[in-house]
Formats: sequence, structure tokens, C-alpha cells
Amino acid sequence: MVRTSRKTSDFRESLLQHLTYTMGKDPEHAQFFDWRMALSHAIRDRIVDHWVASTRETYEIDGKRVYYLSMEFLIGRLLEDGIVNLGMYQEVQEALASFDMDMRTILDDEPDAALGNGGLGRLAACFLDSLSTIGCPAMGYGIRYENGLFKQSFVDGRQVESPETWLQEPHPWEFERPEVRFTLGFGGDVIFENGRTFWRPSELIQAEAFDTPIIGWQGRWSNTLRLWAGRAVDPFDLGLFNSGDFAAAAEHEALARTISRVLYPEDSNEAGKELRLKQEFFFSAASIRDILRRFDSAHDDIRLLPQKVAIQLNDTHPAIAGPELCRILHDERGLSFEEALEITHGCMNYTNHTLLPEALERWDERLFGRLLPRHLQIIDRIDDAHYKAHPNRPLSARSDGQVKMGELSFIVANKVNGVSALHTDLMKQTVFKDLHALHPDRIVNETNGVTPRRWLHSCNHGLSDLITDTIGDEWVADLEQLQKLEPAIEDKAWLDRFRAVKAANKKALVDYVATAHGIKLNENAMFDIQIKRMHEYKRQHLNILEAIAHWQEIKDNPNGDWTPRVKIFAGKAAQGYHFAKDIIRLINDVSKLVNADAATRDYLQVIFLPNYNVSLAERLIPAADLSEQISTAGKEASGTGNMKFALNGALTVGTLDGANVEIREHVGEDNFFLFGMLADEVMQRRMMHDHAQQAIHADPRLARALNALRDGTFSPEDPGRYAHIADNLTWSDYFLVCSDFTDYWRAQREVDAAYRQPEKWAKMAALNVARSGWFSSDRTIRGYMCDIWGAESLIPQKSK
Ligand SMILES: CCc1ccc([C@H](C)CC(=O)N[C@@H]2O[C@H](CO)[C@@H](O)[C@H](O)[C@H]2O)cc1
Repeated sequence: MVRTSRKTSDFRESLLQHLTYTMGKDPEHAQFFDWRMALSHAIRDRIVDHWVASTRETYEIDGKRVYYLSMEFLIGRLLEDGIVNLGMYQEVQEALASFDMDMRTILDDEPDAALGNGGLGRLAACFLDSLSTIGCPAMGYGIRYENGLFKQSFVDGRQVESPETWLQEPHPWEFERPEVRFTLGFGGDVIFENGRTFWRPSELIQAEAFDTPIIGWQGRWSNTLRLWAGRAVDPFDLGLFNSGDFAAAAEHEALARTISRVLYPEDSNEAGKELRLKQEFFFSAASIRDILRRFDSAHDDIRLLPQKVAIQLNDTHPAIAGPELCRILHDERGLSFEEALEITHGCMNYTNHTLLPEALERWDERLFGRLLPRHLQIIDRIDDAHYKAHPNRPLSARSDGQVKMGELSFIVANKVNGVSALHTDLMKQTVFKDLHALHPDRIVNETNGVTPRRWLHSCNHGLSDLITDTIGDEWVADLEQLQKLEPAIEDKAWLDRFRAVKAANKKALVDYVATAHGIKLNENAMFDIQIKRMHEYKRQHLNILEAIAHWQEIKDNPNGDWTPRVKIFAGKAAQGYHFAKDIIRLINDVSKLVNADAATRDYLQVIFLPNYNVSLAERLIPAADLSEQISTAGKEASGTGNMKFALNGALTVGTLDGANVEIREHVGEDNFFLFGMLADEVMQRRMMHDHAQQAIHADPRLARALNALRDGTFSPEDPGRYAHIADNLTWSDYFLVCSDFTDYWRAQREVDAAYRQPEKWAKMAALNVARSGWFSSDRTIRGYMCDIWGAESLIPQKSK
């Protein structure tokens, strides 16, 4: 690929250069794809300069490096992120306009990198943006899935999944690193020879690195995201090919690629599948090898490792990295086991993201022992060492025929953290109660955050410009400056501009939904949005039950003084999670009936948008009036969507769960619609065997709504379709939908009343914006740097 000059100062020229020499097209014949690729390369050129400089500086300063190991990075699109972080939005817009190209059209041509399921994966992506913006030398390690999270479409209201083949077209944001390959093993046996123990794996595979630069705000620093792809040790067997067995000849390559072929779509139910464990070991072991190779290249005393390396385990999925580091230090480098474990302990840290029992990884020891025989032995020795240190409290990672990755991560880790204040407290009181008693200083809290670059500055230009006009633009990298907006909120003219911004965002969403789905939404209605993975603890079924009861009330009194609402849902259900899929179908069936109901549709519309992903969230959140954060208290570890909505001027109707608690503390209880039982009340209520029947008996609205599920109102062609949902809610209702219904209804009516006072509502919404600065992932990362990693920023910090 010959290029005369790599980068001209004039961006338009650089764009044209790449269209011509990188894409081999002239403006007259170029497709959107060609323009996007040319634009991506022109932006990438400018990012690479910062990347190379940051990488060189990291080596020179040789400070502590952070390694963030995650099975998921829910990145979304990267082009606009690069343009915005380089501060080139205007310049790019003009350059494209000079070729009569619309920037939005080009940006929307990019596929999402959907390498994650939900909260955990998106948090990892926000963290990468903040690590670079702060200038903390760090590297993300993960898997380069050829297929991201499945595409969702609806057939007769049912979720249908199809492969997400984001890599079928060239991906301009990655650099293949053929020189960075590690050979890894599985299976085999453990042999003991002249005093040393060796693992002799029976199956070998290679991990090849693909690097993506992660540029920070104003391009002051750029870190690397290194994703591993499976490759065969010997990809092609010529002998088999010549014998005509063509498939067998290429089998090794196909088998090797299987390991990085697809993301497991479960987001809170451990599959326990062998391939999943192989994926976890594959990327963890390759990352440990790469970390040691880099350390060895600049240091010759491995005992220094904890001073130079901090590893963060994003949940238990990479937990095997602990025993793997131990194995290498002991088996290969000859350190005593005690010393190997001490060094490992000094480097490793673990973040827990869920208390759901079904989401805690517990591997069958036979499967584990067959795949990783030496690691099982190492884990036993880790348990022995822990037992020796705490003989009176036998707590082990391996027990009852299982390898418990939560316990293993806790025992190996230096610091363990939860992701919201409530969640961290519940960790100490429940899943890690015994271990916390043994290690009272190990658990710390680091409440989640979101990057204000993508989730305000980039996705909500109207609000971003209004804020910058009012307080300058330093807020983008110092979000707590939003507080400076508070005086302006008292100014009617300012509030009118704030309201106009929200109205414009709602109009834009109405146009998008009309174009993409042919549905005309009432833009003057309240936009009430619940977008997140489908799960019973997130209670999308409580939301739709309230909508049904509301619809029934409007039908009773169509001329009543109702507050018009549009209820918007979006979210994927794991393939095997049938109850969640049935809730999707119910919402689509309710939507079909209610939206066609002439008597009520001016007051209530319901819509379920397909294929929820990062890019759709960037469209929906700026247009939201109401944010639904209605999980059963004690179940949502934190939530991060809740933060994005508050930051974009939506009011929250929510329970005291996860980070809702801290959002309400920051924005003020008058600016938050609270309902529902507290976490400890939930435990109490669940003790009652008939808690749901009692609730139904006490609330005729609830009873009537449930009857509509049973009598086929929403499925006349198949009346019994939703009886099982009504039965579940009546006879088990583990997530207390019925017991919280009445209070939820009460809160929603308060929401209606508040929305009918536009000034009051706008003030409450603007105060949510002004007081959400603390929920920046920059604040969260500074917490990790200080409390857990002991890492420093390598770029001069702006003086306060
Ligand atoms: C093994 C299957 C599996 C896969 C993913 C997970 C994740 C931990 C689930 C997840 O995404 N948890 C969410 O993490 C967010 C970031 O901390 C929190 O804000 C959410 O509350 C939490 O549900 C559990 C189990």
C-alpha cells in the first residue's frame, strides 16, 4: 500500500488521499463504505502519533502499568469517538460537506463492535476511555470474537437471533500483530521429573494479538486494547490435502478459530460449557504471557512484578489468570510456591459484578481437571496455603466437586471491589460473608461510572453545547464542574433552551423510529424508557403490567385528563432464557393492541425496538424524559444506564437498588421518583409464602391486569399464551413484582403529575444533569488508581 505522504495538515487533503490510495476510489464512484474507510484511516493516522508517543513514554518512565482483563468490551462504534476525542468534529464535517457527503450517514455506516453482553462489557469500554483520558498507562486484554452479541429481530413479536458478523468487512481500527503469538495448551497430563513438576498439554493452540488504539480526550494519551484470536499451530496439513481429505486438511485452523469465534450470550447465567472455560483460559494465559514478556524486557528480578504490574480481573471470567501466573512462576521459573503465590497475590485484583447465585462461576472439577490438570493442583495448593494461614476457618475455592471461581478470585486477590455502595455492603453480608470476616480490609467499593465523552458530549450535541455555552468545556474531562450549572437553572431563558434541547432530541428519535420502523410516535408525550438486558430481576414485566393497568384505566375513562406517554422498551434475552423471551413477546403483543386502540393511543403508546446495542442507546438516552430503574432491591449490582439517563436530563423512577441509591443522594430525593421495598424488606417479604396473592388481593388494578394476561386479551388467537406469566407472578413471583406494584403505580402517577408542570419537570431534570458529575468513569478510575492499583497518571493534570 503505497502512499505519497502519510498525513497532510489539511484534513480534506488527507481524506482524499486515503480515498484514492487506501480505497482506490475517486469521489464520484466512492460508496459510503469507501468514505467511511477513508475517513477512518485519516483519523487513525492522527491517533497513531499519540499512540506511539504514549507507548514510548510508558517504557521510558517505567511506572506501574494496569492490565484490565475482561471477556467483554462492549465498545460500539469507534470513528465518531476518535473524531470527538481529537476535537476534529467541525473539521471533519466541513471536509465531508465539501464532497457533498453527510457526516451522520457516514458515521452510521460503521457496525458496532458488540463484543459484550451488557453492563460488565460496557463498563470495561468506558474504563478504557477514562484510563486514556487520565493518562494512566494501561492495557485492555480480551478476545477478538469474530461474531459479537447476536443480532435480534422479531418474528410475530418473538425474538429471533442471527449471527453478528461485524468482521465480514475490513475493520479499520485494529492492527494485526503477527509477531505477538503465544502457544497455549489444554488437557494432557502433569509429570514430575528431577524434582520439578511439568504440565504436558495434549492440545496446542496459538493466540495472535490484534491491537486497537484507545485515544483519550483531546488526544493527550492513548493506551492499547489487545484482543486475542485463536490460530492453529499448524493451520494446513498438505499431506491430508493431497490425499483428497480437504476438510481434514483445514480442520486444525477451523478448530483453533472456534475458540474466538463467538461471544457467549449469557449475561447472568453461567453456561458451564467446556468451550467457555477454554475461552477464559485462552485469553487469560495469553495475557499473562504477554505481561511477563513485557516485564522481562525491562526488568530482571521477577520479585519486582507487583510494583510494576496491577492486574484487574473483570469478574471471575479471567480468574484462571491467578493460578496460571502462579504455575509459570513456580513450575517454569523455579520460585518456591509460597513466593510464586505472594507475587501473584501482589498483582491480582478482582471486581464482582453480580450477587445472582446462577451467575457465579462454579466449574465441575472433572471438566476443570481434564482441561487444566496442573491448574487444579495449583488451586489445591492455594487452598492449602489459605488453610494454613487460617486453620480455624476452612474456606476453599475447591469444594463439593466444584471449583468456585468467586472464592478463588477473592483468595488470590489483593483487593476485591463491588460496583456500588449497596452492592459492596451486600457482598460483605452475603456471598463473601465468611471470607470478609477473615480478610476485613480486602473488600473496597468503587461505584461505577460512565464516560461523559460518549454518553453526553458525543451523543447529545444540543445539551453539550448548552452546557459549554454556560460553563465552558472543561466539564468534558472534569464532570463535577456540571454543578456550576445550578445558578443558570433558575433562569427561565436558560431553562427554555434546556427544554428545547430535549424536545429536539425527542423529535430526532421520532424521525428515526418513523424511518427505521414505520411507527409514528407522539413527540409531545412523555418518553418513558427501559433499555437493558432482559431479566426477571430487572422487572420489565412490572413495567408492562403497569402499562396494561394504565391502558385499562384509560379505556374506562377515555376522556379523562391523562398524561400522554410513550413507553419504549429495548433489550436482548439470552437464547435459552425462555421466560425473558416470553416477556418480549408479551410487550410486542401489548404494543400491537394498545397502539391500534383509537380510544387510548393518543395517551399511551408502547414500542419494543429491536436489536438494542450501544449505538441505539446513544439515540434513545438523549430523548428520554423518564428512566426506568425498577429492579428488585438487592439484585442490580449497580446499573450504568441509570447514570447515562440522569446525565442526559431524564428523571428516574426507581427502587433503592445498586447505584440508584447514590444517584438519589447526589441529585436530591426531590428529583427522583422512589418506590418499592428496600433490600432487607425484600428478604422479609419473600419469607411470606403467599406474598404475591396478598398483594393481588389488596390491589384490584393488579388483579385486573393479571387477568388480561390470562384471558387472551393480548393474544386472542392463542388465549393461553401468557397464562404462565400470570401464574408465575401469582404463585412464585421471586422478584416481588406483585408486592411492589401498588407503590410503583403510585410513583408513576406522581410522575404524571410532575410532567404536567413542564417548568418544574425541567428544573428537576436540569438538576439531575448538574448533580450527576460524580458518575463519570474518570472519578471511578481515579478511585481504582488510588485504592487498588497504586498507579499514577503520566500526563500533567489540569490544576483545580
Ligand atoms: C458467566 C455468565 C455471566 C456473564 C456476565 C456476567 C456479568 C457479571 C453480568 C453483568 O453484566 N453485570 C452487570 O455489571 C454492571 C457493571 O458493573 C452493573 O452495573 C450491573 O448492575 C450488573 O448487572 C455474569 C455472568
